[in-house]
This record gives sequence, C-alpha cells and structure tokens, in this order.
Amino acid sequence: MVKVLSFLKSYRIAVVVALFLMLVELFVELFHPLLIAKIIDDGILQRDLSVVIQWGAVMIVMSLVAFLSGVINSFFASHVSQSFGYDVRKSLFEKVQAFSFTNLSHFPTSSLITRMTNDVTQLQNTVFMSLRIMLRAPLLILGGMIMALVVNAKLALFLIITIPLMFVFLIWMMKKGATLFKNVQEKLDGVNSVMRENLAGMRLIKAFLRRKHEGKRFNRSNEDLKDGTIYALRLMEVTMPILLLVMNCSVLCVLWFGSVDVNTGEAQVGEVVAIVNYATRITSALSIFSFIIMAFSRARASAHRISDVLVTEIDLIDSKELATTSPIKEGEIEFKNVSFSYPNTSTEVLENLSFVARSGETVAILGATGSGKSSLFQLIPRLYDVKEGEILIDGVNLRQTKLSALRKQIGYVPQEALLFTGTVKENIGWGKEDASMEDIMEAAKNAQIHHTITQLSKGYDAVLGQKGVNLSGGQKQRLSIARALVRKPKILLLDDSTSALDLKTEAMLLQSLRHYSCTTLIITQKVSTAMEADSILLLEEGRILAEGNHEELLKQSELYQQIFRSQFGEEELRHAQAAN
Ligand SMILES: Nc1ncnc2c1ncn2[C@@H]1O[C@H](COP(=O)(O)OP(=O)(O)OP(=O)(O)O)[C@@H](O)[C@H]1O
Repeated sequence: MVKVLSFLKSYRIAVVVALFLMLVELFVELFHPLLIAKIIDDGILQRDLSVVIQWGAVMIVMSLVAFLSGVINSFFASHVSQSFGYDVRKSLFEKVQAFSFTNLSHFPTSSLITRMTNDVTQLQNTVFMSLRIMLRAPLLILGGMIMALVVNAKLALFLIITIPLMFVFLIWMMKKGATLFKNVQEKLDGVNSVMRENLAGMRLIKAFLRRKHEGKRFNRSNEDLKDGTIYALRLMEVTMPILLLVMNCSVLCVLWFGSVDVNTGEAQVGEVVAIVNYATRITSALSIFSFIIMAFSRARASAHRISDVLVTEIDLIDSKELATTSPIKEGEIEFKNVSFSYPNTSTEVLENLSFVARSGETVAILGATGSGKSSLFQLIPRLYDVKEGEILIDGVNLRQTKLSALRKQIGYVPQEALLFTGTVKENIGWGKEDASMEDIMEAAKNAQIHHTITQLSKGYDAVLGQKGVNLSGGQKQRLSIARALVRKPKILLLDDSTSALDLKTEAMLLQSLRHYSCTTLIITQKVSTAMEADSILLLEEGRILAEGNHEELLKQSELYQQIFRSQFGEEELRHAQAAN
C-alpha cells in the first residue's frame, strides 16, 4: 500500500491544496448548525429580524465560499487521481516489460492485464474520493462531535458514546472487506483469462463448433465473479442499516432528554436543534464513510496486487561486472556444456550441449518435436539463463555482455509469426528504430515478400489486421523475417520460420540470406533446408546426437538417414549416399 501511495509524492502540492479546500468546505459545514442555533435562539425566538438577516447573510457568504472550494477541490482531485493512475499504469507496464520469463511465470497474463487496468482504476477512484470526501467524512464526524460538545456537553454525550463504537465497527468491516475484494479481483482475472483465450482462438472455436462449450466455460467464471462480488457487497451492505439504526436511536435519546432539559430550562431549543443537526450530519458522514470503507477495502486489495508486481525483483539483469558493453562484432556462438531447465521445473530440456557456430556460418538444427530446439534459441538472446555451462558470443560469456547490446545485434524470428496492428511498413520497420524506407524495402526483397507487398492495394502502407489476420501463414513468416533482416543482425535465429514456404521461395530466401554477413541458426524440419547449411546439429531429447554437414551426416547418422528417407524415399537416399 505504502509503495503504491508513494506515487502521490509528485503531486504533493496539489494534494495539499485539495485537502485545504476540503477543510474549508468542512469548516463551513460544521459552522452551519451553530449559525442556525444562533438564528433560532437570538433571532426567531427573540423576534429580532436584524439578527436573522445578519447571520443569514453570513451563512450565504460561507455557502458560496464552500461552493467555490468544492469546485476547485474537484478540479485538483481529478488532476491528482488521473495523473496518479497514469503513473502507476506506466510503472506497471515498464516493470512487466523488464520482467524475465521466470518473473512472468508468477503472474498469469490475464492477471497482469487486470492489475494494469481494473486494479489501477479502483485505486484511482479511491484517490479521487480521498481528496474529495474520504477525509471529509471522518473529520466531519470528529468536528461534529467537538462542536456538539461545545454546544451542549450533556446532550452530546449520546454521540460521544455511540460514534467511536461505530467507527471501530466500520474499521473491522474494512479489514474483512479487503480479503473478500481480493478474492473478487482474482475472479475477475479468471473472467479475463477465458475472454482472452476466446478472442484469440475465435477461428478454432468456430471451426470446431465449440461455442456452447466455451460459452459454458465463460458462464462458469462469470458466475463465480458475480457470486464473489455479491458476497463481498452483501457484507458491506449490512453496515448501512446497522449504522442508521444505532444513530437514529441516539438522535431519539438526544430529542427525549433534550426536551426534558428545555422544559427545566437547562437547555435552549436552538441547542437541541443544533445537536440533532450535528447528529444527522454525522450519520450521513458515517454512511458516506461506510461507502468509503467499501471502496477502500477494494482499493487495499488492488494496491496489494499492484505492489506485488512493482516489488518483484527482476532476476535477469545486466551483471555488475560487465566484460563488454560493445556490440557483437563477429557473431560467433559457442555453447560450452550447456544444460537448461525452465523455471519451476526440474526436467532438463537441454543437457550438456556443446557446439560452435562460426562467424558467418549457417547452422541448421534438426530434431523431433519437443527435442529442445526452440529452448536452445531462447538462450541466445538471453531470454532465459542457462542452468549449467556457458554460452559465449565472440568469446564473451553472455552473462557478461550488456543485454541491450546483445539483443540489438540479434534478429530473432520466433516459431509463431507475430505481427502488430499497423501498416506493412511499420511492421517491418519495427525491427529497427531508425529504419529508412530503403532499409525496409531491401529487407522485404531479401525476405522474398516485396513482390507480394506491391500487390496489396496500398503496398507498404497497407494496414495489417490484428496479428496480421489478413495475410497467409507464409506471408506472415516472410514479413517476420523481413523485420529481423531490417536490423542487419550479426546473429539471425530462424525458428522454423520457413515451414509454410514452398521449396522455390524458400531456396530463394536462403540464397538471399547469404547477402548478410551474419551467423544464421535455422531450426527446420526439412532436410532440403538443412542441406543448404554449413553444418547441421541433430538434436534428440535435449542432447546433440550428431553434428556435421549434410554429406557427413548421411554417412554417419542413422537418424539423419531415417529423416532423409522419410522425406525423399529410399531410392533418393541410396542415390545421395552413392554420390557422396
Ligand atoms: N515455457 C516452458 N515451460 C516449461 N517447459 C517448457 C516450456 N517451453 C517448452 N517446454 C518444454 O521443453 C521441451 C522442449 O521444448 P521446445 O519448444 O524447445 O522443443 P522444440 O524442439 O522446439 O519443439 P517443436 O519442434 O515442436 O517446436 C518440451 O518438452 C516442452 O514441454
């Protein structure tokens, strides 16, 4: 909570102004009953019109001041709360962007989205309310009690006894509410998660006729959210009637004993009216307070969820003793006895892997699905740290290379071609901050997508839908490759990125990759692609089973022969072996 509230520091002046204006409003509100008592006792009961006019005018002026203070207070309250929300969202976003995948594994994506949106909104609203009314309510209660004591200490006793009890009751409710609302926010995460999956998998759901099934799944989490919220609200809603009952009883007592005191001359009518007036104002302040308690309980739960993200320590950062901050020059990659397992899992995905990809070489990585090919790739831009062994780029351990310098020189094309909403030009240029139109076109030409782009109605300015829905799989793959090529990387990682291309286009693409002076690692299932590489790594269950060029593997590796046979047939295999 403290961590989140520290975001208000930058707005301390506006907060102080808003609080001061709120105090002005409060002051006016507290003095009104006193003025009313004066008008009744010294004006109406004494039949003195001048007193009524004089104090009536004071009341009007004070009301105007309160009105103006209220308006300006609202202005500051919205400025502070909106800016606070903006800052918290920005920090959350930056923090999540800096997260390693180990960090991310602790927070489901849907939960992070709820935290950045709904939780921040809850807090933002509470900040607004705090500056507008939250402090006003308790201060009005306290001030009302003091003023009531000043007016008539004996009658005020009824308020002095009941109000602290109510206060303790409300604080207890707030604590209970925080737990319940934390639960509500978690259920909201659940709804968001189903919704997200459904929107992302709409095509699959329609094609598999799973609308009903998904509808039921959504209804379940939606109902969960509804039930959780109703349960939390119900607890909060009983506070109001309890509060009103107790306060009305004390007003009745004030009226009863007040009328006795007026009859005996111990109290004046105006005093009784003023105390009842304070009691009514305090009651309404208490009911506002119970409403605030609900909002505060919710905000407390949200603040915890937000600070959980903000205080998470990022576990993949630049080492303190960086050996190099300079960019990669040659792009030579060396794996030395590398073992790796994903965070929170014990199974080793890669085991004691050693190989070298020399500068400018193309290395193909072949292996069955699940053999660890993509995992190997993710270690190179240091998306994960190795468990054992080391990875060297140009002879320097990855851990001792500045992360930004490393990643700047890597062109990574993941298995699933991910495109963003925007134009073709923007999508390719996304790979390099200052990419010129010539850079973009050159990359597109080499990725064999230029011709397709020129066929689009607006060419490079054609807008791609979300995730590039208006493109074919192969087109998306080539655009992703162009995005990697535009940065002219020293290391190019293609994770099965040519799988959707026909043989001719793929051959042309591999040919044009030779224009780049970079070390290229290609994950592929196709022997025809692997054949073009300088060397091939054959992976099985996280280990290197064989290593060599096409000809060598054809001679030495039974598994490679099997793969070759499955793709080209027995006869071709014999031919190839004979030609060797
Ligand atoms: N984020 C993850 N957390 C835990 N385990 C993972 C994760 N990603 C992959 N794995 C596991 O690591 C192993 C290797 O996966 P990887 O994606 O590297 O294989 P692959 O050879 O690239 O497979 P494919 O050719 O099907 O893409 C698999 O057993 C998989 O279950």
